[in-house]
Amino acid sequence: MTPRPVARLTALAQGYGSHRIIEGLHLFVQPGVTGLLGPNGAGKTTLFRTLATIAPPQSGTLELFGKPVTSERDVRRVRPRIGYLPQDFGYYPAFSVTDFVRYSAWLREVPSKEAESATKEALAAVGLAGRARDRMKSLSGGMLRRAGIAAAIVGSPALLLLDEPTVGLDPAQRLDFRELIRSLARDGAAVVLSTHLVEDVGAACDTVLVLDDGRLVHSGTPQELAALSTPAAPGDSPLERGYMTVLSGHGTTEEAAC
Ligand SMILES: Nc1ncnc2c1ncn2[C@@H]1O[C@H](COP(=O)(O)OP(=O)(O)OP(=O)(O)O)[C@@H](O)[C@H]1O
Repeated sequence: MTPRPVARLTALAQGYGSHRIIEGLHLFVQPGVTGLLGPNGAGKTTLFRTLATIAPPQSGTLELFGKPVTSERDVRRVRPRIGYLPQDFGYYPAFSVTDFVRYSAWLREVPSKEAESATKEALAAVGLAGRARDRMKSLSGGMLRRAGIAAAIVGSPALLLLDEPTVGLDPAQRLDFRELIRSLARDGAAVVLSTHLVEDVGAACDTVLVLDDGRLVHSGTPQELAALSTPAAPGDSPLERGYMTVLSGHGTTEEAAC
C-alpha cells in the first residue's frame, strides 16, 4: 500500500510580488529521502519556503499531514512537525551551540522535559557534542552548517526540509550526514534536501526531483534519472549525465511522488 503523502502541492503558483517563479507545480512527498536538484535560480528555495509554510501559495493548495494548510491556525498546527534548514540561517553570535539548538526545540514546541535530551541527541548526531558550550561565532563554516542541521532535526520532525545542507561539510562529515538522514528516514521522517552535489543524491536519496525554471522536469529514482543519460550529455557519472540530459529538455513530469 502506498503511504499517505506527508505533503502535497496542487497546481502551485509561487513567486515574489508579480514575479512568478513556479507555475502549475504538482508534487507529493512521502516518507523517505528525496533529493531536489536544479540549476541556480530554478526555484528550489522558493519551493522549500512554501513547504515550510513560510510563504503561502500565491495560488494552488498545500496539504501537510493529510490536511489543507490555508490559515494562520493551520500553520501553527503544522509548524512544530516541520524541521527547516534554510540556505542562510540566522543566529545570535553570542548564543552557545546548545542555546541555539535548544531555542529551535522551544520554537518547535518540544516538551520542556525532553528538550535537554533532544538537544544533546541532535548535537551528537551532527558530531558537535564536544562544541556544545562554545559560542556560535566561534564555529567554522562547516560546523555552523552542522549546528543548523542539529537545529532542524531536534525533536525528530516528521517533515525535514534541508536547503543545501552539505555546503561546507568535509568528506567525512558528508558521509556521516548521508547516514544520519537515512536513519531519520528509517524512523519514518520525510526528508527533502536540495543540493548541487549530484553524488549526494545518488548515495542517499530514494527519489530525485529535478526543478528547472520553476517546472518539474523529472521525478523518479536516482537509477531512473541515470538511465535517461545520453552519450552526448556532459558529466562524470551516469547520474550527472542523466541530470544534464533532463535539463537539456528531455522528459517532463506532471505530478511527482517523493
Ligand atoms: N526575495 C526575492 N525577491 C524577488 N525575487 C527573488 C527573491 N528570492 C528569490 N528570487 C528569485 O526567484 C528565483 C528562484 O530563486 P530560488 O532562490 O528559489 O532558486 P534556487 O533554485 O534555490 O537557486 P540556488 O540554487 O541558486 O540557491 C530566482 O530568479 C531569484 O532571483
